[in-house]
Amino acid sequence: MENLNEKEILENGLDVDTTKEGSVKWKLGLKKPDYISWDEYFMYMALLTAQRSKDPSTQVGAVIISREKIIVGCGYNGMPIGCDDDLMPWRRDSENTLENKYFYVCHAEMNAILNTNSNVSIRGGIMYTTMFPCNECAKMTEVVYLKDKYFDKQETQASKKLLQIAGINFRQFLSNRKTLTLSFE
Ligand SMILES: Nc1ccn([C@H]2C[C@H](O)[C@@H](COP(=O)(O)O)O2)c(=O)n1
Ligand SMILES: [Zn+2]
Repeated sequence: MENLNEKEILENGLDVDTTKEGSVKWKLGLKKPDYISWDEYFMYMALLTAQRSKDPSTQVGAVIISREKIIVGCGYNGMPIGCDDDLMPWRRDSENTLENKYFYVCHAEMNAILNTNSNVSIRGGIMYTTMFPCNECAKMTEVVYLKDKYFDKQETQASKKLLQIAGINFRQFLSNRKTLTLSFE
């Protein structure tokens, strides 16, 4: 490798060092090669948004983009506006269902839809979500999901049926990149 010149390195696909400093491509004035894809960008945004959730067991994030790839709404699973997070139940297994979160919590995907500006149409857009959306939340947009944790639940099955009948695509997010490190330092 040391004896190869820059042209040979590029021709042989050997430009393995993708840092700005080390990359032959960078030195030759070509674009930075290791940028994240649109899918990765929006799914990372969904994962970041999920970090705002107060749910102790499951944090979900969703990002809706327009046809032009403009983010038009973001949301995470949480209690409705006006309900103090500290006063609401976060349990999942009480025998008294009123003491569980499920009747109260608003899904990430629904929050993302509610957070869109009313002038903006999400029709024809894409919803990136860290979990497959339920039947209440799968509306009008293509779905790209990270996990299908509740694939066996009727809500998920109904959701897939709805999307299929409406001819709306859904697909699982795939990437070779496993992590992205961000730092304030
Ligand atoms: N597609 C989904 C599915 C679930 N959620 C929310 C609702 C709850 O806060 C939580 C699920 O709780 P678990 O039963 O896993 O303890 O996730 C959502 O926002 N979107
Ligand atoms: Zn939902």
